[in-house]
Amino acid sequence: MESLILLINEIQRACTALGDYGGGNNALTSLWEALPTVAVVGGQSSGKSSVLESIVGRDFLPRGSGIVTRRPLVLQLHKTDNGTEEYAEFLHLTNKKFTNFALVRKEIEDETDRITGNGKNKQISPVPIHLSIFSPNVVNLTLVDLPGLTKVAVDGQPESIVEDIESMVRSYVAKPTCLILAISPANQDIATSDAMKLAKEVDPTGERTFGVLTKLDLMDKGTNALNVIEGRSYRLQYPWVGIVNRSQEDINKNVDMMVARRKEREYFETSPDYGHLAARMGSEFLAKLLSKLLESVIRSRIPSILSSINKNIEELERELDQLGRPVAIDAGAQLYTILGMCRAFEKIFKEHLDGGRPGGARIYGIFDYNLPGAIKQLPLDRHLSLQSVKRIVSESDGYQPHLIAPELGYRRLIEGSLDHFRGPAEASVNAVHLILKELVRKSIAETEELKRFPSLQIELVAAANSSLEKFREESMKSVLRLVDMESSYLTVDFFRKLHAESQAVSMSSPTTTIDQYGEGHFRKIASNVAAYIKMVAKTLVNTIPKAVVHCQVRQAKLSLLSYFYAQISQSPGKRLGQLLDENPALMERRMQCAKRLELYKKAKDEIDAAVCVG
Ligand SMILES: Nc1nc2c(ncn2[C@@H]2O[C@H](COP(=O)(O)OP(=O)(O)OP(=O)(O)O)[C@@H](O)[C@H]2O)c(=O)[nH]1
Repeated sequence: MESLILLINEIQRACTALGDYGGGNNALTSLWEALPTVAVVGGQSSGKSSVLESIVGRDFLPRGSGIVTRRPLVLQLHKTDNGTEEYAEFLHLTNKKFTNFALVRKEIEDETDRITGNGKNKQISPVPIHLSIFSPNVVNLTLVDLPGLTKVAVDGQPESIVEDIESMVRSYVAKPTCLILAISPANQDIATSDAMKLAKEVDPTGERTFGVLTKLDLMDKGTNALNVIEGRSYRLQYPWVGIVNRSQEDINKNVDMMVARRKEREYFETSPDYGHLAARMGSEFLAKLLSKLLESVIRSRIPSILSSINKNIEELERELDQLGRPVAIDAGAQLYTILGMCRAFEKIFKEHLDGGRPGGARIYGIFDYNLPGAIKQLPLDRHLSLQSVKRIVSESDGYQPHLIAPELGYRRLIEGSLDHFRGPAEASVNAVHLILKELVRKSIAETEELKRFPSLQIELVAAANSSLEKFREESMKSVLRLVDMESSYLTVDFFRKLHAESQAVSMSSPTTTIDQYGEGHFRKIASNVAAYIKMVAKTLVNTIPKAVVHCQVRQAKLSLLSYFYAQISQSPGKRLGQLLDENPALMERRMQCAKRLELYKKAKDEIDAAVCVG
């Protein structure tokens, strides 16, 4: 049975080492919360420290005015064989044995100040100090000493300290696994006891509250506390325990704790008021009672502790799976990890283009709708207006008007018209570039594996965008070249056919004479050029998309990350590590989950083993 208290002690220590000390201090579920404890609660000067020291049989707690206890003190008592030396150990100072208890007091004070500050503005902190005492004079028991409940802040402490203390104490006593050791002084009206007030709130049926009445010796002559001790004033499931601690005078005179224990025993044995209750009064009885009860509470709680542990193990394993396993340290494995993620990203990117995911259709929209629409809206009518045609043709003729057909005029009119096609060609390239960039961004966001690595995400976006930029330049050159090619060499057949047709017309109606320099002549030129441009437009509407797809879309599918791959395979390990530099919050979370998981697994094994033995 005893091993159960020691086991819970072990788990408690492990919890604190991992930052799990309840009170919602951590987003992770708390094992600490599930562990049964005994919390010592009382108003200031109620005699809390004295009771604890009496239970331990040693002088070791800090004394002074104001709020002395400012961090919870988890006091784990381990009974050792008679004749062995007493010593104390702190969790924060492992491997240091304290045999001088005055130094224990000093260390509690120093360790308290380490976290709460030692200036005027002393704060409180929920981070517990763990102290283990090994002694033949103790029973196996774990108690948590908490700051004394107070009504007013003193010594320049912030006003909020009153509430802070209460909420810290409440966070301990509110949990159903906590036994409440409620200390009240007998020389005050029990109705005004801070400890009982809080205990009543969190444990209204009194099933886990131990009423302890101190300072029985300080009651006015002729009065006694039998009404309380016999449960008439305040009914609890467990009988009240009366205590007589050392008085201030005894403390000043350094009265030995063992002597004080003996004097307390004598007090009850010889007391006319409490003599009949002597067997269940005093600090030694209290310690034994608590030890027995704590053991039985722990035993009854084991199934629920185990089920809470199992539930938490499952939750933590699930979360760790989601967070992903830690990154490898050696460069080869890191490179492998990076390449794996790149491939996952490229796969998603291709799916966007090829139709597995949305996005690719928008590119077809550019070719099918935007490009023909833009070409249709080109201001060719203006360029080929009668006035403009006349002007361009006569400018091309120079001082010698053309004789049969304005060859140069035609060329200039065609070149000028084709020049307008550069705009829609460029716009198609740019629009597809933007869609590709957007798809890169989307694909990065959709690559689950990359979520953990913000630096790698940034690098991949930059590498992909710089490739896309190069593809855009190539594509731009190609589409403009297509337009230029149409200007460089005109389709001879088109004009020969036109000429042949007009000859046929004039032969069939010889009366029709075309006025060589009249308006009809220029209208004819305009309509010939317009017809030619219409034919070329039909070609370009088909060839521009071919160039764009060839230079941008196809290249993006083939070699979006080629340059990145070449670079990364030559990168030193340090750079790979930087790329796999995870989000720090995520790393921290994973570390916490992993540690917590380890704690739970160990606790489970130990409890299983203890239950088997028990
Ligand atoms: N005569 C007598 N004095 C007691 C008894 N219990 C405590 N005292 C005295 O009451 C004073 C306060 O006792 P502490 O044990 O320091 O009380 P505390 O609740 O720990 O006080 P804080 O830590 O200041 O909140 C000390 O001077 C003790 O000597 C008792 O049963 N009888």
